[in-house]
Amino acid sequence: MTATRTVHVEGTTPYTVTIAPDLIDDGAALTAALRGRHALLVSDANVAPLYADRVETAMRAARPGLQTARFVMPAGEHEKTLARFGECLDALAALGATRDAAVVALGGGVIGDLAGFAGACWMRGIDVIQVPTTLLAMVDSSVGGKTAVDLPTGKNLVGAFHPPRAVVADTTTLRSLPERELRAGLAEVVKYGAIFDAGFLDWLDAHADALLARDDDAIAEAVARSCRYKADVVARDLYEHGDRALLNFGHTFGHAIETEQGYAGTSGDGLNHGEAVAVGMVLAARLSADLGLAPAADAGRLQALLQRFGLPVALPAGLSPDDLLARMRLDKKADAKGLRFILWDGAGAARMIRDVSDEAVLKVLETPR
Ligand SMILES: NC(=O)c1ccc[n+]([C@@H]2O[C@H](COP(=O)([O-])OP(=O)(O)OC[C@H]3O[C@@H](n4cnc5c(N)ncnc54)[C@H](O)[C@@H]3O)[C@@H](O)[C@H]2O)c1
Ligand SMILES: O=C(O)C(=O)C[C@@H](O)[C@H](O)[C@H](O)COP(=O)(O)O
Ligand SMILES: [Zn+2]
Repeated sequence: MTATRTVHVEGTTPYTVTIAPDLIDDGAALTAALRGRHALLVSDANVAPLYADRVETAMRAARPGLQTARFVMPAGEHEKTLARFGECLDALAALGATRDAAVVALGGGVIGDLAGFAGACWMRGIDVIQVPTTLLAMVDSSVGGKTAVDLPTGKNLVGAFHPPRAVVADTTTLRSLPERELRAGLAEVVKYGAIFDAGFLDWLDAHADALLARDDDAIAEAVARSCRYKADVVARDLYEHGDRALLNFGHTFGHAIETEQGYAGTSGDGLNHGEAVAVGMVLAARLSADLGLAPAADAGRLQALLQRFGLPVALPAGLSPDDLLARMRLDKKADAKGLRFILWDGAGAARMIRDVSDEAVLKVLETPR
């Protein structure tokens, strides 16, 4: 039996991430942070048929009298839109959700981001409980309070910082996760090693086979370690005025790829978020080497680990470097002075760099590897 792991996220609104098997049947865990009479369960068309009944049954048993409703939307990044966000708000209105109501986000990062944003906006902010069902959502998107939807012009351009009241990560749900999505989550896990801790990259290398085989303990340990890295940084910098931006390693390139591909990710021919971040991290590591900041060998090592996890490491064919560069100008790290990138000094040590020339960025995008 895998032990329960908990991670406490400090800050002005502290909360706990609970990581264990079978939590979606655990009414006490799911409702511990509930304050009112209303809960809107938000999920997608893949996840709801698998788990929504169980979550709702457990919550109602733990809280007799709880009024629940569901908002189930089509799956996929291209659905993380203002239109679906509006529908989610309509579902809160139909439920009659009062200011002490909660939104329960049951799904991957798309659901967590959209439901979290609805929770941030309904009556200027109600409670959000994250119940992540992808590896990526367990290790990253359910923690830290970034919520958002995409615009056709850019990823996550409309959103809010709104920390959840609780994160309930049932590792058993990962058994139904498609292989490709498991690998996508591993990209964000690798990111923590890349930016904070080279020793964690060694641990991932040593446990790669176990992680790919979904060994319960290896997965739970990777989730808990990842959440600890993230909790540490968001506790001291919720609003991304400083170090939190390091979590964006690989994302300036990655978001540009996702946007250029029209968020085709999981449901189409494009890269999903984790895959785009994998490519983006390799490009960021190469840019760092080209600028003389980091050893080229570290970029090679990062690439090898990502490849071991079956992740892409090269730009997909057909994307124009100039178009990608144009997308980056709407990246949230860009400011009036221009583009800024999260680069690294080598494995385990990232930092923000400004004044990177267009030529250097285009060279990395144009060099075939
Ligand atoms: N807020 C943050 O801090 C943060 C961090 C990282 C990523 N993100 C966002 O998260 C999103 C990516 O999240 P994701 O990778 O979880 O994608 P996702 O939410 O699209 O889920 C991936 C796919 O897996 C399916 N799925 C989910 N759980 C399942 C399960 N247990 N069994 C079977 N199928 C399941 C979904 O229906 C979907 O088709 C992106 O929009 C990204 O921008 C946000
Ligand atoms: O939590 C953060 O901070 C992150 O940057 C985590 C990223 O993995 C995540 O993809 C995030 O949504 C990106 O944020 P954005 O501000 O660049 O849209
Ligand atoms: Zn990310």
